[in-house]
Amino acid sequence: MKIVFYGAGNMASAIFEGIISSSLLNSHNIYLTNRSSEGQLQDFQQKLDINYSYDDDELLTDADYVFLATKPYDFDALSERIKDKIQPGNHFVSIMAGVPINQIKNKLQMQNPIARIMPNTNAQVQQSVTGITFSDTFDAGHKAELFKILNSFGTALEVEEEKLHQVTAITGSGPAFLYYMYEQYIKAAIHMGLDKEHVDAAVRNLIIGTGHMLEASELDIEQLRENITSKGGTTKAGLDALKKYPVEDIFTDCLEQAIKRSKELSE
Ligand SMILES: NC(=O)C1=CN([C@@H]2O[C@H](COP(=O)(O)OP(=O)(O)OC[C@H]3O[C@@H](n4cnc5c(N)ncnc54)[C@H](OP(=O)(O)O)[C@@H]3O)[C@@H](O)[C@H]2O)C=CC1
Ligand SMILES: O=C(O)[C@@H]1CCC=N1
Repeated sequence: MKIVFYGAGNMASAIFEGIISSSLLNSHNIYLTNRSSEGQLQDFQQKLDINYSYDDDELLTDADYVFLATKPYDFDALSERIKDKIQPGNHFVSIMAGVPINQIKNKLQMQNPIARIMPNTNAQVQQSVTGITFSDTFDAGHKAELFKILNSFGTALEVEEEKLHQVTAITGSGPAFLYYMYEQYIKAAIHMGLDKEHVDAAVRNLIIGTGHMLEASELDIEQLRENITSKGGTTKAGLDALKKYPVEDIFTDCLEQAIKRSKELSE
């Protein structure tokens, strides 16, 4: 199998590093290209023993899956670059937020199968939660094969194309929203008199341990929280302070704004 990545930035590299770590494919099956940052491609070649090229004929010939991994606003330039070189066997996999299948088809001027996926950067540690939707030209055999690839860097769920806006906000951008919360928690913790290195290390381990608990426990999140909350204790005092703020409203606004932006990108 041959997989090509047009774009080797933050999200694409999380995906190909995740695929390689999973041992699903040999790194020689994967080809990278980008606009002009050759130094980055050389670094990946050295680190991962992966191929790279700027020759689109070489890249697209015999390519089974072609990942479109540029920013949405760079897709016009990418389309111009490859539209005359597309091969009948190329199956396209777009990771671009907001760009609809129809637009991809029109810009590339082709009828090849297209899947849109919405992964997240946890792909790098094989923990992406990925939403996927297919054009009706994508056959069952290739769908199953692509699911295998997606499952090598996390879990994948098929959704209607229109629902990808919600997936983009909730799990695509989701890691950034959680990181931002952790940043605020660390800032607040530093004000409590411990030194920064200690707080950084302790909170990192707190987050990792809490994630492992979510993975290992059969209890729901609410019950896990209640198990920590003693009557008249410290946790209750802290939670009572937290509940004075409209935390759910804050996240509702955050997700609504991200969904709105995803919809704007699709217009
Ligand atoms: N970051 C994330 O967490 C997520 C991102 N996405 C989507 O992934 C896409 C990429 O985002 P991200 O990885 O963060 O972006 P980056 O800026 O990190 O990477 C963009 C890549 O696109 C390349 N590129 C730009 N123009 C071209 C071109 N004409 N031909 C080939 N390659 C080109 C750039 O090359 P060069 O360096 O040479 O300019 C770079 O390698 C976006 O569309 C985003 O919506 C989806 C889910 C999560
Ligand atoms: O910020 C963005 O637009 C992309 C899509 C999801 C995560 N990053």
